[in-house]
Amino acid sequence: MTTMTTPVLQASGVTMRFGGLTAVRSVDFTVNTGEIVGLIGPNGAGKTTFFNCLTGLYVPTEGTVTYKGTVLPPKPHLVTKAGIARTFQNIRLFANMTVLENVLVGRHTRTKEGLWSALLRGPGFRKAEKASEERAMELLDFVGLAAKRDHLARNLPYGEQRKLEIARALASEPGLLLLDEPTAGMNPQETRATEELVFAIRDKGIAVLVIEHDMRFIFNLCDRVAVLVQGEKLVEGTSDVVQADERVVAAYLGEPFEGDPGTAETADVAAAETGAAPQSSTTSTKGEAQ
Ligand SMILES: Nc1ncnc2c1ncn2[C@@H]1O[C@H](COP(=O)(O)OP(=O)(O)OP(=O)(O)O)[C@@H](O)[C@H]1O
Repeated sequence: MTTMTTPVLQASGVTMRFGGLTAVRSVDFTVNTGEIVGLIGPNGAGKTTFFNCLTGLYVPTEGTVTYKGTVLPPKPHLVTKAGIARTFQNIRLFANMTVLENVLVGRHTRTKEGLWSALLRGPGFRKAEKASEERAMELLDFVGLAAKRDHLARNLPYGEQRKLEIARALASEPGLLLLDEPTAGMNPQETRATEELVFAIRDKGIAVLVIEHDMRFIFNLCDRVAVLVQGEKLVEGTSDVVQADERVVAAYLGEPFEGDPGTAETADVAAAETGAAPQSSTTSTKGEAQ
C-alpha cells in the first residue's frame, strides 16, 4: 500500500510578532492525511504561539495557514467549522454538565438545526437531536466513557476528563485534531492509554498534531516530529532522525529532557571529557557520568 501524502494542514512562512518580539519566525510546516505529527521545543520556543496561529486565535503577522487547500478564517469557531478541532493544555470542560452533554456541545458546529428550531423543539430538531445523541454515544464508546454518560464532568477522574475532552473535540467531526499537551499530569498508564487512543484516532483517518513535553510519548507516537527553537523550525524528521540530531540535544541542554535521561547524561560525559563543567541541569546519578 502506498502512503498518501495529501496535505491537510499547510503553514507557509508563518511569522508572529508581539511588539518587538518575534515568537514564531518563517515557519513552514505540513501535516498530511494519515499522519501523527509532533511539535516539540524548549520552553518559550513558540509552540503555543504557533498552535494559536493554526487555530485562528492569532492572525499571523506574516504567512498563511491553509486547511485542505483553503486559507483558514481568523476566528476559532470558523476554524473548528472548517474541520480543525483542538484540546487545551488546561482542561476546559463544562464541569457541571454531564459527560454526554459535553460531547453534544461539541457537535453544535455540525448540526444544521438552528437556535429557533431548538427552542421550538419541532420534529426537525428532535430528529437531529436523536442523531446527534447517537453520534455522541458512539464517540463516548470510542474513548471508553459510554458507561459514564450521565456522570457530571467534574466527577470524572483526571485521565477520563482528558478522554472526554478528546471525545468533545471529535464531535465536530474534524479532519485534523490538535492536541495541546494531552498527557500533562498523567501517570504512565494514562499516558499509554492516550497513546493508544491517538493511534485509534489516526486510524479513523483523522490527522493529528501534538504538542507535548513528554519526549518518550512523542517519539513513540509520531510519524514525524518538528522542533521549534527560538521561534524557528530547527529540525524536522522521523523520531529517529530528530532524536539523533545533536542540534536538538543542544537546544534541550539545561532543560529537563523527560523520557530520555540518557541524553543529558551523555552530554555531561562529553563535557567532563573535554574538561568543561557539566552543562546539563539534570543531576546524573549514573556511575558512568561521574
Ligand atoms: N501574547 C503574547 N504577548 C507577548 N509575548 C508573547 C505572547 N505570547 C507568547 N509570547 C512570547 O513568545 C515567546 C514564545 O512563547 P510560547 O508560549 O509560544 O512558547 P512555548 O514554546 O509554547 O513555551 P512553553 O513550552 O513554555 O509553553 C515567549 O518569549 C513568550 O514570552
